[in-house]
Parts: sequence; C-alpha cells; structure tokens
Amino acid sequence: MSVSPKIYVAGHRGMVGSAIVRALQSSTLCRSGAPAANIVTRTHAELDLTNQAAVNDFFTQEKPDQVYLAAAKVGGIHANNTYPADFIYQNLMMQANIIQAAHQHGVQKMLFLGSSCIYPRMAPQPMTEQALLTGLLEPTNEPYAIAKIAGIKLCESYNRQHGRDYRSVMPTNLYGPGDNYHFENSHVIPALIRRFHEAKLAGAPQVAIWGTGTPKREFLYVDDMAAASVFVMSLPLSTYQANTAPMCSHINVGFGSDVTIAEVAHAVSQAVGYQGQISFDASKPDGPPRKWMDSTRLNTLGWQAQVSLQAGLNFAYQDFLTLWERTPRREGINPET
Ligand SMILES: NC(=O)C1=CN([C@@H]2O[C@H](COP(=O)(O)OP(=O)(O)OC[C@H]3O[C@@H](n4cnc5c(N)ncnc54)[C@H](OP(=O)(O)O)[C@@H]3O)[C@@H](O)[C@H]2O)C=CC1
Ligand SMILES: C[C@H]1O[C@H](OP(=O)(O)OP(=O)(O)OC[C@H]2O[C@@H](n3cnc4c(=O)[nH]c(N)nc43)[C@H](O)[C@@H]2O)[C@@H](O)[C@@H](O)C1=O
Repeated sequence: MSVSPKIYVAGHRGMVGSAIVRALQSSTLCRSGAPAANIVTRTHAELDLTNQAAVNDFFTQEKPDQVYLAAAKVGGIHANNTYPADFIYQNLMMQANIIQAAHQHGVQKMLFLGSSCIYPRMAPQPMTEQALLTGLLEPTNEPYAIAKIAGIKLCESYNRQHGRDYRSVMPTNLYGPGDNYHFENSHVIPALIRRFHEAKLAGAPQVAIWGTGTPKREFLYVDDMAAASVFVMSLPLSTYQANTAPMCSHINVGFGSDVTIAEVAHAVSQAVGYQGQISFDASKPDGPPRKWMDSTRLNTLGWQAQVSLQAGLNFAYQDFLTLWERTPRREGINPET
C-alpha cells in the first residue's frame, strides 16, 4: 500500500486553507483503498509564521513532504489601504520563512497562493500571466501585491537555483464558507452579506455600498479554488513546466467572467432576501476598474470552475447564518484582521 505524503497546509483555519484541507481529504478518500490524507497543521497561536526560528523548528520536527502556502495577511480594499506596513511586512516574512525552511529541510513540492492584484492596474483584460511586471500597480494594495510578486519570484528562484518544484497559483477574488465578515476590513461579498443581513433584520429602507458600483470583479467560490490548488499540485512536473516558463511560472485561477459591483450587490441582496434600495457611497475607493483573469493556462490543462455566482452566494449566506446564530455577541463575525 502506498504511503500518503505528509502535507503541511499553512493557514488551515483560513477560508482557503480550510477548503484545501477539505479538498485534500476528499481527493484521497475518493480513490478507493487509498489512505486518508496525512495533513499536518499549526494554528497561528502555535506557530507564528513571521518568526523564522519557530518556522525552522517546525520543519525540523514535522519534516513535511509537501506544502500548501495559504497563510497570509489578507483583507479587502480598506484594510489594504489602511495597514500597508502590516500587509507587506507580514506577507514577505511568512512566505520567505516557509519557502527557505522548506528548501533547507528537503521539501521538493510546494504551492504558493498569490493574488490577481499582482497585475498592473490597467493591464489589458483579461489579464494573462505574461502581464506580470508590465506596468504600475493599483495604489490601494501595492504593498500586498509587491509581497505576492516576491512570493512568485522566491518560488521561481528556488526552482532555478536548486531544482525545486515550487508552483504558484493566482486566485481571483474569492468568497465562501469561512470568510471574514468584519464590517470594514473584509472583502466586498462578506461585507455585503453582513450589511444586507443586518439591514433586513433592522427593516432598513436602504443599504449603501462603497464606491460607484461600476468596477468589475471576477468572483470564485472557495471550494473551486481549493479544487484548482489540488489539481495544479497533482499535475506531473513535466506538464506544469510545459505549460509555464521558468520566469513566468504562475497560473491564473479565475471563474471565467466578471460582474460589476452593482450587479454583485444585487445578487447578494437576493441571496440574503433584503428588499430595500441600494445606494452608492462614491467617497469610498473603487480600486482598479477591472480585474478579469485569463485562465486559459489552467482551462487548457483541464480545470474549470463549477459553482455559479448565485449558488455560491446562497452557500456563503448559509455559512454566515450559522456563524451569526452561534455567536449572539458577534465575536466570530467581527474578528481582528
Ligand atoms: N480571500 C480572497 O479573496 C483572496 C485570497 N487570496 C490568497 O489566498 C490565501 C488565503 O487567503 P484567505 O484564506 O482568504 O485568508 P484568511 O485570512 O481567511 O486566512 C489566512 C490564514 O493565515 C493565517 N495567518 C495569518 N498570519 C499568520 C501568522 N503570522 N502566523 C501563522 N498563521 C498566520 C491565519 O491565521 P489567523 O486567522 O489565526 O491569524 C489564517 O488561518 C492568501 O495567500 C491570500 O492572499 C488571493 C486572492 C483572493
Ligand atoms: C482580493 C483582492 O481584494 C482587494 O481588492 P478589491 O478587489 O478591491 O477587493 P474588495 O473586495 O475589498 O473590493 C471590491 C470592490 O467592491 C467595492 N465595495 C463596495 N462595498 C464594499 C464593502 O462594503 N467592502 C469592501 N471591501 N468593498 C466594497 C470596493 O469599493 C471595490 O470597488 C485587494 O485589496 C487585494 O488585496 C486583493 O487581492
């Protein structure tokens, strides 16, 4: 009987990390007779990934075979714009510590999660992988984007210098179970789920959303993202290399089409069952006008998103309701991010 590789999922309690754990568990269990996934995890309290010595000790102790790097300092447009030092410092430290320790401890295979914000603000749409480093970044999240670009380049550099197999995926905007519902530091979908839900309970006649409503975003359900992550890691190295380049080695993961913020606000209000009016607060930033990924690389390899936006929003609202009902004083809804 084959032995399962020991897989470290960094950030396993986050929205994406927890979905990756679910995907790894179901992918091994589906193959009849295969043992369950051998997954190793640490909470933030147990292991601060910005601490280089602690990360080294962890790799010495656990000796994982593979790593999914889904731990990061993450937030929406307001958080990125308000805490730029936290976003660049923590992300640079976490990924540098993990990638260097993984290499030192012989981990051959890793998946790094970046973000669509690595591309220039005015990149031609849809954005191909080759658009990286061709123009100026979006100012509201430039520090986070620079850290994510450094993460891609760390992986590529260890591959080129040391023959490692460190792959990178660039997710579009994500949402789903386990999201952060903070009223101002979250991304647009969880923020609006909460705002429409509270407005419905209060009988409020109107809900204001940030910006003009005209920017377009591409939204992917988190379990689709997790499936894409496991899919990319399962590709033979020769296939991955044939579809990427040593210095353009990342793969976009998108839904396939985008919507305006006004359209997604209407879709969220439907999922929540809010029947009042929607208004726009143009004093808040819009961010980039459009961020639509070209996912041809991944689609050609055989992966496609499965969950429609409205179905995903319905699932996400059910997740929010579970959290809401479990936490009468809203502690879990309002985490520090
Ligand atoms: N959400 C989105 O829309 C998008 C996300 N991504 C990327 O996907 C990845 C996962 O994001 P997502 O799941 O949404 O983020 P979450 O905020 O939900 O999860 C991040 C995880 O990282 C952990 N973490 C943060 N700082 C530390 C630290 N210093 N030490 C140890 N653990 C830490 C968190 O633990 P704790 O909560 O305990 O601090 C949490 O488990 C990230 O790389 C992100 O950049 C990319 C594009 C879009
Ligand atoms: C994933 C991605 O996330 C961030 O980029 P972003 O795409 O701008 O993400 P966002 O979800 O915060 O906003 C999307 C749009 O939605 C509008 N909007 C309306 N009303 C609310 C609202 O209530 N909250 C938020 N957050 N946005 C709102 C908002 O004004 C903007 O036009 C990056 O910083 C970057 O880190 C990154 O990679």
